[in-house]
Amino acid sequence: MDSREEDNLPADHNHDSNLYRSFNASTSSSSSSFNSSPPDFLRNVQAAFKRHRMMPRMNLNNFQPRRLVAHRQETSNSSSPILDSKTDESHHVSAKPLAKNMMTLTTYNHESASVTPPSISGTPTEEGKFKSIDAQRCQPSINCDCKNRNSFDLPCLQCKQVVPVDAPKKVQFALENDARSHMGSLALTEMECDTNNQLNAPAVLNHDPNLQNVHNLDSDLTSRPNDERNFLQSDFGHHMTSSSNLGSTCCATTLVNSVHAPMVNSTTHSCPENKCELPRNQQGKETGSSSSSMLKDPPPVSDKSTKGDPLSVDAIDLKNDVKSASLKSGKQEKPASKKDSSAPRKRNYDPDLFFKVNGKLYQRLGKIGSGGSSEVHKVISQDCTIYALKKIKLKGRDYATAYGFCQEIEYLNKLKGKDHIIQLIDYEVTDKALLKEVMSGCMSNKDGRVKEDGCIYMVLEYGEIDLAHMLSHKWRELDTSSSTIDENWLRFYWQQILLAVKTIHEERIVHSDLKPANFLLVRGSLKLIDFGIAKAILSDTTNIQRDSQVGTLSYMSPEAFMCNETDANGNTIKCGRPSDIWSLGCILYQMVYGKTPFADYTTFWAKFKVITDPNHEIHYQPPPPNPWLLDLIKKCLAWDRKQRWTIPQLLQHPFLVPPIPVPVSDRNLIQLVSDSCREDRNAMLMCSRLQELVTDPIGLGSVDEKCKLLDEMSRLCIQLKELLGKPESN
Ligand SMILES: Nc1ncnc2c1ncn2[C@@H]1O[C@H](COP(=O)(O)OP(=O)(O)OP(=O)(O)O)[C@@H](O)[C@H]1O
Repeated sequence: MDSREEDNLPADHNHDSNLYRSFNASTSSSSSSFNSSPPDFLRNVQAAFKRHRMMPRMNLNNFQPRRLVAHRQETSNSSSPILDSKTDESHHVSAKPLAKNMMTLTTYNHESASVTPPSISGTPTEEGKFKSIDAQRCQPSINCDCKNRNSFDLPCLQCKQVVPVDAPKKVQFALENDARSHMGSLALTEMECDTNNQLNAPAVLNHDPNLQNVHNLDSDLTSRPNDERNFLQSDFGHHMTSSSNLGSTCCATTLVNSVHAPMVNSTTHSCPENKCELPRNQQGKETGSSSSSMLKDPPPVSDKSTKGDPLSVDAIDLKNDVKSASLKSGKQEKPASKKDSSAPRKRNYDPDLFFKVNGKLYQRLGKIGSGGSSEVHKVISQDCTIYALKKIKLKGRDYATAYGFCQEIEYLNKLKGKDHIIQLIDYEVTDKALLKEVMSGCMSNKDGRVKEDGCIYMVLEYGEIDLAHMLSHKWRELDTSSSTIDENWLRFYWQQILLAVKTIHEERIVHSDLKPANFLLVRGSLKLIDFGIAKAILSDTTNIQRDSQVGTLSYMSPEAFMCNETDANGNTIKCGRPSDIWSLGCILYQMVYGKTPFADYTTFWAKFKVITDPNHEIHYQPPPPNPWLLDLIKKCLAWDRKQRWTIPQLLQHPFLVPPIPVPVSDRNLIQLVSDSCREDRNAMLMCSRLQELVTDPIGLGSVDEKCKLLDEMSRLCIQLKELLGKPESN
């Protein structure tokens, strides 16, 4: 914007530093004579007043938002740590845009508000407009400069700031040739080090669904890298504050704006004459490969009307994008010539800042993690919802492999609407030829290679924390307090885990990679992720077909290790639902003991040896105080897969559904005697006979018969008395 307008800013001494930041920033992108140092700035302000530049008359009824251009970094709390994109990988993604981008602000001067909770104190209309933002993030102020603050996801327990976490690491390895032959078809496996050994950071958990928004916010704010905080603080903090101060007119214009970001600008859209010449809807034009029809049950595409919905994807205003960009470079905006319009379409967004999936833009907030083949980013959509965006790069892969990756989409589509499964919001396969192959349902071109920039994008529900981190936190707590595991905590999450796996097993899907890191906490519930190696059970079998062994070593079942080999009876060893149950047993063991059952066997071969040995005895030391818990783990970790319990059985196990104890007063003498001699089979038989005689005496016609029964009862009573008295006499 023209920097002269800046002169109109009210000279509020309380905001000197903010003013300075704004001016300083604005001068960097304009030809203003303002100098960058505070004394110079003050001199300039004084000079401006001397030149009798009047403050513009503010017509609040017809308030036109003005833009200040400020370095995004500078708009955040000045005490925030300076971003170092070189040293921190997770900052890297957004650091670049930060360095080169400016953001537009449509308020006088509210930098200070960017570090305080945005106040939504406006009219009901405003509140309505900001409902989604409000629900997502009523942000608390970040004032702490905890030295621990880093790029990672978990807040420091003391100050709730972010502290570094070593995410669960995976070691992916391929066996050497000789090892391969040794192992049959064992191909690529992944070993996950025990997370309890690796995780240092505590997590603040809030399982109260009522507080979930606050929790989201907490985790969102504290877990995001600095650049992301800057983005949100500057964008949302400012905008929401400004909107609450300036009224609904401004409210609509003060959303996620950055110079390189396509802007959501309702000023354009509210143009009564509808003179806006630039395209409203860019959806699908960029890649042109909407995959909505790719698989059954395509993801819903938002059908928001442009009118009156400044947040809608349709409301992207490229004009502002271009305009801001030209302002940044100090050049005058030129009208697009005919020649320009015939030029090949260029990307209308900054790929360093945004992902585009089916025409919808998602701004990167930071990298969450990466798997063997993918990277997952935390993103924010244009309706201000936080999602996880999984990007699988298909570059150089053959079609058969790429097809396999597409299957994850297929499973997630199948599991849409299921409570305990992470929800797929949208997806896109950019390689049209691959898409065509997938759509046709058969791989005619198995050897075909995916296009250079071929990618799969999946927009997923965002999970705040995974079970691995939760466990690590729990165990850290236990270690310091010397208390034992809380059984109710265990029951709650164990039941959720079972419900998630029940869902997929009912859909005839075997996950094959169940581990704590694949259960994410979403609004207080655990949800299952990562169907990368999941397999559907074909209709006429109970097992899945696999060419190679897959899974995460510490959680792999014996049959997963020996898949396709033959057992002692000459039968081919296959994997099915029981294989997942074994993995669940390992998870439960880890929940109880803080480590996986085979954690002490550190090398691959040691693990392989013990897990595939039917005579190997798993240690349960010390046995849990509740014998039902021990029984439950054993029911999952039975070496023979036929002995393992199924999910419906596990859901009814006495650990989860404890038998309701009958009050002593309601029980008769015989029952009490029977309770106290459970171990003695004879005693139990005598008790049940006695019970029979008392409750259902048969053939009591004559006195003789009555005497006979009484005799029998007395004999049984004497014998029982002797049995009961035995231990005492010993
Ligand atoms: N919906 C989500 N919300 C938050 N984080 C997620 C989400 N999906 C995945 N992640 C995180 O991203 C990382 C990698 O995800 P995912 O496991 O899906 O990828 P992958 O390539 O299949 O990984 P791997 O091969 O290691 O299992 C993990 O740290 C996971 O916790």
